[in-house]
Amino acid sequence: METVLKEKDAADWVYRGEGAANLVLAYTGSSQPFIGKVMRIQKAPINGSQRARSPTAFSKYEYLLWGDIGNLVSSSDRDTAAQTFVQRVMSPLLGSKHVDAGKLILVSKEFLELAEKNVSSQRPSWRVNAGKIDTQRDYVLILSDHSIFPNGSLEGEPCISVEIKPKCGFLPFSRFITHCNAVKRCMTRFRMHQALKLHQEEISEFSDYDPLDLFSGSKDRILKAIKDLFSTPQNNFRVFLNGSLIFGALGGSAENTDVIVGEAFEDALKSVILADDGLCTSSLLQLVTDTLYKSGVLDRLLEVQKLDSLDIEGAIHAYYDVISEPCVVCGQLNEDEELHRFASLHSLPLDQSLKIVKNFLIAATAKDCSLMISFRPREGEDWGSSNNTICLESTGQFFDYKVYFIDLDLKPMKKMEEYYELDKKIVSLYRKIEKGKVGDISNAKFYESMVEK
Ligand SMILES: O=P(O)(O)O[C@@H]1[C@@H](OP(=O)(O)O)[C@H](OP(=O)(O)O)[C@H](O)[C@H](OP(=O)(O)O)[C@H]1OP(=O)(O)O
Ligand SMILES: Nc1ncnc2c1ncn2[C@@H]1O[C@H](COP(=O)(O)OP(=O)(O)OP(=O)(O)O)[C@@H](O)[C@H]1O
Ligand SMILES: [Zn+2]
Repeated sequence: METVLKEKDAADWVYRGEGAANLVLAYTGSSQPFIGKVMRIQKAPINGSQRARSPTAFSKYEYLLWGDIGNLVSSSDRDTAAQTFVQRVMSPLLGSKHVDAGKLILVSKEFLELAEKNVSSQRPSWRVNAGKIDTQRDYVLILSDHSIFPNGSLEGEPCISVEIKPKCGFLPFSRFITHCNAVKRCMTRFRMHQALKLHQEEISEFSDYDPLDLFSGSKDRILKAIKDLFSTPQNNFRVFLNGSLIFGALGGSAENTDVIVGEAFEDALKSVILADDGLCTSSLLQLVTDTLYKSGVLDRLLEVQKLDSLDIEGAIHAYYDVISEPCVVCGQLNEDEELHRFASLHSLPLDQSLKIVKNFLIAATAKDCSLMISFRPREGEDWGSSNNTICLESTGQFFDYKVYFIDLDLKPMKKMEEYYELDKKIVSLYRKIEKGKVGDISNAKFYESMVEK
């Protein structure tokens, strides 16, 4: 008989974290199938919050788009479709070794209501105001808890787990980027978006992190990126020890790392990293770098991100053809030269327009997912030849490691219009800053870092 989680089960699930779309709870009970698992629950936006509710069914155009992928569109609900998308699309692209599509299980409304109540005090208040657990859903997703090792960690075997949200790791190369947006070819979306986030007071300081370092393929630059993520973690970097957060912010954005936070983190690492006093943090950052380099996951992720080869400035035209509506973007153009450029996109056969939109959406998922890199120290034997073992050279310590992608959600096709608008907003603010026309962004660090890059 199919398991259904009921009200009485809610007490076993504790808050682990959340993003814009989902709330994640970790299991603390003793029921065998759930040990070592987390539960990912869809949220519903609260009235007045900007975020649109993720649709529960596919639009007819999404049927067109994903129709050729197994039972993706025949799935009766979006939860099943989302899981199928991870299994059939993202996992083959990123490597099944690094992806857990999870298992859907039934839950009662009472379970969801009580779970919501139990965790509400631990959620960041702005997330509470923006959304709550969607208690209308019948299913939740059960996933392996990537912040611990399977079968639980044995006594004395801690697990340290680092979560990174890398964002887009390349500069767009599309010929459809308009002349006035040429800055996109030399400045990353992440760094330009920082300016908008600061302007909108979503962050209080600019990040030091540059995704181009992380995705550079050079060990030195990957290490630089990891160090920058450590100094300015925002929502891009977190660390867990045995499933408990020891660095960064749960469910939101963390402030820059100060001495007190740095010292507390160094102390917390002492139980796992056997480095000299004061060197545990730098050893961990090196270990993360070496593991990312060795695993090759960043190269694979970058390839998938690059499926967005036309940029939103090209893909948006294909989108309007797919939905059989007049192109709003071309409708606003008055220069013949530009209209002519996009005419080539509008004359493509439908299957090619579909392919463009599909690849764009797959890339969007790859630009928004996160990585969890987990380590468990190995005592005794030299396991250096094993595929999933890595040696921290500075200490001679060996670790088992695993690397998983999380949050590989299918993006709704309707979001194409939002992507186009947000892109315009990000670039136009950045251009104004360049011209010195935005007075409230006076963060000297920003100008310095922009000039340096
Ligand atoms: O547009 P972006 O780059 O800001 O990405 C959004 C993320 O913002 P970020 O800049 O990473 O803080 C955003 O993350 P936060 O809510 O800011 O933590 C979501 O991941 C959002 O995806 P979805 O709406 O949940 O499907 C993300 O939306 P998508 O663009 O991936 O659809
Ligand atoms: N399988 C997992 N194991 C351990 N922790 C997890 C797992 N999945 C998610 N988490 C934790 O829960 C948090 C929220 O999960 P997730 O990123 O899937 O939410 P989301 O709402 O889809 O995010 P976004 O805002 O990017 O759309 C993550 O940042 C991570 O800390
Ligand atoms: Zn057009």
